[in-house]
Amino acid sequence: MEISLQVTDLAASYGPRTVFAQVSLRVERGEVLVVSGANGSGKSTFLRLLAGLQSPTAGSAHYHYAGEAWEPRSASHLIGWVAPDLALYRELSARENLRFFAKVRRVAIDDAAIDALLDEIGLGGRGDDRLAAYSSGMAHRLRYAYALLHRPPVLLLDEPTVTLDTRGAEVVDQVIARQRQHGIVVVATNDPRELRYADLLLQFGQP
Ligand SMILES: Nc1ncnc2c1ncn2[C@@H]1O[C@H](COP(=O)(O)OP(=O)(O)OP(=O)(O)O)[C@@H](O)[C@H]1O
Repeated sequence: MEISLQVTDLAASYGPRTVFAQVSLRVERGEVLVVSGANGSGKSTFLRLLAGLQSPTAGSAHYHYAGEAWEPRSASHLIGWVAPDLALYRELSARENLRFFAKVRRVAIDDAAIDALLDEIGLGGRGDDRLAAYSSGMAHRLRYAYALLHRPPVLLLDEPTVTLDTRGAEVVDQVIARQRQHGIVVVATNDPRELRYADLLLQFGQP
């Protein structure tokens, strides 16, 4: 299925402070856009606009999928979102967290598919442990399973490898490589090692 992202003259402000303005770009299926810049330069804000979690001050972003144009705020079925502040339920197991989020997303997923997802992110065999017993890196891996539940054509990754060890970073490499085969990825990062993912680079200036 075709998927692309068109951003036109996008701007974001908080009160009188403009974070960025006049950002225009296009991301096609199979491409990774990396958004780079200093702390406070607007990377997370840009990603939140693409996720439809907040509205731009000017300009627009649209996904084109299956012959239709979708604004981010009505495109949650197209988007998988990973960010360090994405809350998971500590009192539930990994499997229960995924079942809960699948229900919220109205995705039908059975135990075998959950096991496959947990294997994919290197948490095979740990699905019945409560999140309270997970390390921060393990919890961050689980955010990838959450993002991939509905196999979305768009993955938005804010600080993708924060708290992850070498093996966790390899899992992210694999997730991005697989996503390239059928969709698009946008990565927000200030880790120079993650520039290697970029087919396209959006560089924000000093805040
Ligand atoms: N909810 C908010 N209200 C007011 N200002 C905000 C809000 N969120 C972000 N900002 C401001 O917008 C600017 C960009 O913030 P943003 O979080 O997008 O930057 P970032 O590049 O992701 O930073 P970091 O690398 O630290 O994650 C900063 O000056 C920040 O203080």
